[in-house]
Amino acid sequence: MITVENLSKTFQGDSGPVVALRDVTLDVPTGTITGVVGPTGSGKSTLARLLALQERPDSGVIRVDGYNTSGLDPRRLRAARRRIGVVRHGDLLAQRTAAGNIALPLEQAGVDGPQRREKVGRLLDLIGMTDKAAHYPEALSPGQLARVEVARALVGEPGLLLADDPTAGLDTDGAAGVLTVLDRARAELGATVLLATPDAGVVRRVADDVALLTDGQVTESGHLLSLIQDPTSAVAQALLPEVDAPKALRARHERLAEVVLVGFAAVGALLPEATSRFGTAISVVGGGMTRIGETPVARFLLGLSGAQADSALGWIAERGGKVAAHDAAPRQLVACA
Ligand SMILES: Nc1ncnc2c1ncn2[C@@H]1O[C@H](COP(=O)(O)OP(=O)(O)OP(=O)(O)O)[C@@H](O)[C@H]1O
Repeated sequence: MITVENLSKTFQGDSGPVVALRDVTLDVPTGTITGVVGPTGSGKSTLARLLALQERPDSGVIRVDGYNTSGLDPRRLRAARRRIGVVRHGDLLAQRTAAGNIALPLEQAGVDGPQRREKVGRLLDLIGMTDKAAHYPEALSPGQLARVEVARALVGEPGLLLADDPTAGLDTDGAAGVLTVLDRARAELGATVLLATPDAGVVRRVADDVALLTDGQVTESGHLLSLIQDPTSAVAQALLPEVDAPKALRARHERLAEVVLVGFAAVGALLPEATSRFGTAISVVGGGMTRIGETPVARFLLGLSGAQADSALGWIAERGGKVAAHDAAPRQLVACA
């Protein structure tokens, strides 16, 4: 487990101090992918650099498996850095093949030839590029280059892999390929991954845990599937489909409610069953469906009419649907199973 406690960092900008991180506290559980998501300038790269132990915070502590990294002497600091793999962009050596680039950190560490071949072979397999081992960077697509960069960061078997915006500049297929590699690194190598990205879709696709970063502050963090189940959570607002609907459409219904449904059974069956059970007309006025990893998740704005509307909502909530009232008045959670 990596824990970040009350981390702060300020830079001297051209027009005065710039606070990049303020009092950031965060857990990165072992063997998970933790997605740090936030807009440009929110502090993601600064957090990644501090976690890589490349820079020191102004205050706060980073602990790796309980170990406080701030008090390390230079020798221990170097050793701790070696346990961290950083995915670096755009600096593969043009004169080395894909395999040669992945092998470089091992050569620098004095690992012998047979061991190098074995480790590099395993990583080429992990990134799905065994057939491209002898290709030079100029012959690889941007997505393939990005996968080689991840493999190079993994070759020293780091306890923590840091990937700062690993899908930047990639097309859909290229991005999907890199995310698959990160997911396999977690699942097959047991790597702990911290993934910083401005893209909510990236987090939805691979993250187990999430931290929302805004203006250098973590506004919410924790297990992704748990957080999105509260329709009022900042994570649900940021990662699930918007529930906006035209006023005229809203006005057609006696009652409006926001609901989050998680899993195949809930998404597919709860609303039709509630409709028939309670004789309540339930229509989807806004929102939509998405996936968190492989799990389908719906966030709908429901319009309900009929005397039994409240009973129908209560019934949906009893079956695990997360329901929040949604009207002109401040939002109030009516039921949360
Ligand atoms: N070395 C530096 N010197 C001065 N200011 C810096 C430095 N590094 C970061 N900053 C500032 O700190 C703030 C956070 O930057 P950071 O790069 O961490 O954000 P980010 O979320 O990674 O953004 P992006 O998605 O654009 O990479 C920004 O205002 C940035 O300009």
